[in-house]
Amino acid sequence: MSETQPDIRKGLVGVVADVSAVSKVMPETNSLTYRGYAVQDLAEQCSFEEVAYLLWNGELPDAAQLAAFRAEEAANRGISPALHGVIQAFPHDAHPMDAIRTAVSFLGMEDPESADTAEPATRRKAMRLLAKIPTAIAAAHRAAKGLAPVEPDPKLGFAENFFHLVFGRVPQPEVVKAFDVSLILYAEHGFNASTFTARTVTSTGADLHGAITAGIAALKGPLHGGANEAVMHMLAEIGEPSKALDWLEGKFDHKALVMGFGHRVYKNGDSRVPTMTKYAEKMAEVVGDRRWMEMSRVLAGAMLERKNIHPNLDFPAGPAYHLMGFDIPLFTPIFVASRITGWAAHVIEQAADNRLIRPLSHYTGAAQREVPPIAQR
Ligand SMILES: CC(=O)SCCNC(=O)CCNC(=O)[C@H](O)C(C)(C)COP(=O)(O)OP(=O)(O)OC[C@H]1O[C@@H](n2cnc3c(N)ncnc32)[C@H](O)[C@@H]1OP(=O)(O)O
Ligand SMILES: O=C([O-])CC(=O)C(=O)O
Repeated sequence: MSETQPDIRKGLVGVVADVSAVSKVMPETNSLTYRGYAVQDLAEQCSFEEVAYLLWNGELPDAAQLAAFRAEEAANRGISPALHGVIQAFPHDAHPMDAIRTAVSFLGMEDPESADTAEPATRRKAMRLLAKIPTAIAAAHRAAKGLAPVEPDPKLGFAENFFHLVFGRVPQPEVVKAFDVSLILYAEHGFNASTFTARTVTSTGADLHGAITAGIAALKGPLHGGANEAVMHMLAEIGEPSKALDWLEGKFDHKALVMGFGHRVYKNGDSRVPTMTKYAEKMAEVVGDRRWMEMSRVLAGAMLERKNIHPNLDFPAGPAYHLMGFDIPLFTPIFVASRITGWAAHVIEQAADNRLIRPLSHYTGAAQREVPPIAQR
């Protein structure tokens, strides 16, 4: 007798897996709040450090709390000679996402509180990861280019220091602001695949570095964070705005995915896209290169008209990072440098009210049978 198929939600579409007080994604209004504050207000009025504090503590910091948070982050940026040595040994063609995944795993082995899963230790480890991830990303990037690492500068803010680490210089304030806005917009987004991965690892009682290493692995995929790199490869392949429509027709003919479009939760527009697009446009003005944003405008218009599919955050973030001067393989690692804040907030929340995450599967394989002797197989 055949079993009746249970109600399977492939991809867990529409499944509410737990409660969370970190952020609220509201597809009915295309909006998003972190701890109750609209993400576009945070992006315009706050720094990334204030938002990191908010995500981890539930409230925005006052001036003294912010100064203490900034000082602690700045003081923890250095990475050990041992990690520098490991980074030097990475294959030079390794993807920077693999490099930062491995570096975070190594940081876990070095961390003095590595195995301590109590909340105070997890908070201290999260701060150390926030501070060290940019240093490791930039060191790996520079090593792959045959360049010596740049020492972090504790006098610089988080966003400024990131440019300093990658390029050895800090650009003009408009560029730093656009980058800071992108970090705020990327910081947190509910039970997305990488955050859910981090929560699943946490639910087994494993430590923060394990959860974040797994989160980075999940973020790399082109259906998730890896899309910001794929967007820029796509724009580079198209080459110029006049070729965008023909290129898109070719994709429609093959029913191919167009990167940077669509979203599991938002079906009428991603809450973060208007703000990121505004700052990507500013970057185009600063650099004096309108080509990428013009191409983006053509693609977005045609995708909406022909497929009724809206862009997601990765769509404007890709060209914005290119215009800021970053090489394409750094785009998803930048997402890591930001999302460590959301991931850690969720790890703390999961651990505080934990139950092992363990769904069921409906078996569709061979019926039960005897093991034949090896000569009869
Ligand atoms: C920060 C982030 O992680 S944002 C997401 C970044 N990812 C991307 O940009 C990759 C491209 N987009 C996609 O692959 C998808 O839209 C996802 C993975 C983000 C969401 O997937 P799902 O929620 O499973 O969307 P779903 O597959 O149900 O899409 C509905 C329909 O729209 C189509 N569609 C969705 N996105 C796209 C796209 N980018 N290009 C072309 N068609 C698309 C699907 O093929 C499907 O068509 P069908 O009904 O004819 O089968
Ligand atoms: O929510 C999602 O599924 C993906 C996303 O936009 C994010 O993680 O920022």
